[in-house]
Amino acid sequence: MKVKVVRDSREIVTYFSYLVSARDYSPWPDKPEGWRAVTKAYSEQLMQLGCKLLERHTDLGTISLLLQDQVGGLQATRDGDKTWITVQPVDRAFVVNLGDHGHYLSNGRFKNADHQAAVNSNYSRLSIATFQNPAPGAILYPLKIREGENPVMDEPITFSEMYKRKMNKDLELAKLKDELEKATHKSCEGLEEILA
Ligand SMILES: O=C(O)CCC(=O)C(=O)O
Ligand SMILES: [Fe+2]
Repeated sequence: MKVKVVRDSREIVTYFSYLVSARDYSPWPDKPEGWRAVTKAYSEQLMQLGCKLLERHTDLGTISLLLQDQVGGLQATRDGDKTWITVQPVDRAFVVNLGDHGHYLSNGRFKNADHQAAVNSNYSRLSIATFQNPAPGAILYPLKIREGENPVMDEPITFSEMYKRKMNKDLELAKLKDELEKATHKSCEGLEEILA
């Protein structure tokens, strides 16, 4: 057997970053040029992404099963963010969330759970989520609704179509929220303190 000897030398840079507010740039090298600025911009973007991931949302599928540890942090709202109910952790119990597909399946009768996860600065938290989603081509038929109820569909649609509608609605809401935040200069303030 022929063995070819190849050189395998690598240089690895491991880079741990502090929170932007706690960062001291003075010992940082000047090279590569632009590194500080790029890192700063990257950190800011990452912080925004962190804010987005913690934001309130509904899950897409039929149901979601959540197993959160005793630290807790799961919250739900029924009034579009005005008040929040803390979902207390129950040992060995799953939290069952109705998702958007469940909402559509019932033609709007059952509400999809509007929820978020709040972090706690003292403890790490673990929550295991499993999502049940139908196949993209699965068809949803509009159920008959009672008088006074608002239907969410009046003709059969596929799950993909439902997904598109949900995404468009979420995007519209996100845009409105962004505009509102810009107008009131409110942002994801406070998150740095929570993460510190
Ligand atoms: O962290 C949690 O308990 C909730 C997670 C969640 O809502 C999700 O992954 O969709
Ligand atoms: Fe969720």
